[in-house]
Amino acid sequence: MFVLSPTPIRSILFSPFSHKSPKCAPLFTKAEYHHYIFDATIKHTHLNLGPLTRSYGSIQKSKRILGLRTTNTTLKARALTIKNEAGNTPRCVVLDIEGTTTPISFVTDVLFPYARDNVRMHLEGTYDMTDTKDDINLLRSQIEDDLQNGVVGAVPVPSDDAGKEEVIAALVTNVEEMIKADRKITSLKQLQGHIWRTGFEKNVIKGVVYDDVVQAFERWHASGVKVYIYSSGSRLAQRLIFGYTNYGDLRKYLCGFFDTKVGNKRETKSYVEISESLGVDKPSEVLFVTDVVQEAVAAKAAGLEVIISVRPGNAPLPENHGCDTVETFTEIPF
Ligand SMILES: CSCCC(=O)C(=O)COP(=O)(O)O
Repeated sequence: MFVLSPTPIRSILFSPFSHKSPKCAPLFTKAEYHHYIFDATIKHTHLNLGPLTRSYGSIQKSKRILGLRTTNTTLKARALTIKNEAGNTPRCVVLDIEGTTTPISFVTDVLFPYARDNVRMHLEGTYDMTDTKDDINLLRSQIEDDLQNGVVGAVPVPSDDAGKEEVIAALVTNVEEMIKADRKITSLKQLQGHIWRTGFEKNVIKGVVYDDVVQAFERWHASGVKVYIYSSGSRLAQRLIFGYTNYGDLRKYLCGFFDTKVGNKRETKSYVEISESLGVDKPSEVLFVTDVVQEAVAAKAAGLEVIISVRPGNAPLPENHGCDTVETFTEIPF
């Protein structure tokens, strides 16, 4: 069983430090800037999380980190008991995106507004294309369900006979409501992926990935740990966000992508399906990292190892969630 060596994090966090906004990070919110400083401080002081040890230890987590409240728990760096030929580490890591590899603010302040602002133009410009026809069919069937279930904001979409303009107007109204409600449904996510593709390919959008994630990708790549993504965003959107990042094309580090076609991220059977797809002997050979407690619980119930990602801007965690947490991937002990 492996643990992180206790490290004097508190003394580093509260050391005097000259705060100067990084000029090259225009998409960063204040919270992300604090996170940037936090990472930089750690690097600056050559923080060494220490070797993997076979003893047990704990990290006393600070209650306030640079003004951001975190859960005041003692993180028992719990064992990852998976064994493989390389040692007692997971063979596979599956990562959520929003709030885990990427700031939530990038999704809510950049991606979602881009989709909302461009949905009409996208539908008008691509109406007769196969991808868009598929998207519209999926949306139609979702909207029919929504209307039957009384979902607020759903409006009927007329048949094609009503003409392109009317169909698009109704679709736009529905899609705007879906985005506002942050619905994690395949029909919306598929369409969003197609809209974002233009933005990424034209260099209007760049995927934001935390630097500690890139370091972990390199580490895992070197040690033979396979990395996968499981996000509500479509597989196309996932490839775009990691293909066009602030660190270049990171897809070389990724072995595969799972989206909502595997199932809802809050359902245990989705994680059973994923671990079976990965070809591991036991689900516990897979580590899943997410910021969403319900996803962590579902994955745990499927037998996966789980860590909750605590990033600036993430929703607060409930007390007694019972999972290990990390603030950066540097803390993941392999
Ligand atoms: C693939 S990037 C877009 C992310 C997205 O659309 C989303 O809803 C975030 O979902 P996640 O499951 O990564 O939290």
